[in-house]
Amino acid sequence: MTTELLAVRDLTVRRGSTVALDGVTAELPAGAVTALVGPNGAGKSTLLDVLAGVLPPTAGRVERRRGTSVAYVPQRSAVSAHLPLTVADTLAMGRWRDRGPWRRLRRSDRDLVAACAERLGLTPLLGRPLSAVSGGQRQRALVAQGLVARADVLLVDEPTAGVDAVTQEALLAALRAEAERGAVVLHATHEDAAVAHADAVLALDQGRVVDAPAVSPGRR
Ligand SMILES: Nc1ncnc2c1ncn2[C@@H]1O[C@H](COP(=O)(O)OP(=O)(O)OP(=O)(O)O)[C@@H](O)[C@H]1O
Repeated sequence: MTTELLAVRDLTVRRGSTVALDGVTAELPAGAVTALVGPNGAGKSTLLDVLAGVLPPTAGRVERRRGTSVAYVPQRSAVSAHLPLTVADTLAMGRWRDRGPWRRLRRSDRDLVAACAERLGLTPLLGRPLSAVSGGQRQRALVAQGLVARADVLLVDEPTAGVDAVTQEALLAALRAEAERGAVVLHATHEDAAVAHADAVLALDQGRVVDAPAVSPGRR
């Protein structure tokens, strides 16, 4: 069963002199992966920022059920490569919302971190500093942190950009699994394979909702 857990109504966001979102209304179903598509500057990251609560709307509103938890994996470029953290620390931070920051993790948390690391092929890298892994590996660690959060809503901004085919498959499978446990998954992407993999498409252009472009299923 899909239920509307998250919706935006008439959302408008001004960023400086730019209208980044212009009257966006959309419903995002639970239990499904929605691909968020559109050209550079269409407003995808802005919509994710507003849904994550890190950017206030200029007008309109976000509707979500009371107590809805949100995990946000921003674009790779938005995260410093030089944080003094290991890959394991990065994943463990996904438990902070539930456990509080810097607390010792419970056995169940450690098991979840290990399972999410395994799912994205990060197990051999867990002890490495985040600054000493490749860009694609760092991206995987950040997505794994989002999985570890086990939030009601998972927002991911272009996690498959510039990653190899095996990693892309693993990331898409992980998003699918999140939807299958009932989460709202919103995946901003420019990749046809990711769009073909999604259950629904939300297309933006110049800050407005437009008809989704056609993508042939399975095209890579
Ligand atoms: N911090 C900012 N200050 C001012 N304008 C901004 C800021 N961030 C984004 N914008 C503008 O808001 C609009 C939407 O940008 P946004 O980053 O949401 O697009 P996007 O669809 O995520 O693009 P991309 O595919 O390049 O990631 C663009 O016109 C952009 O120039």
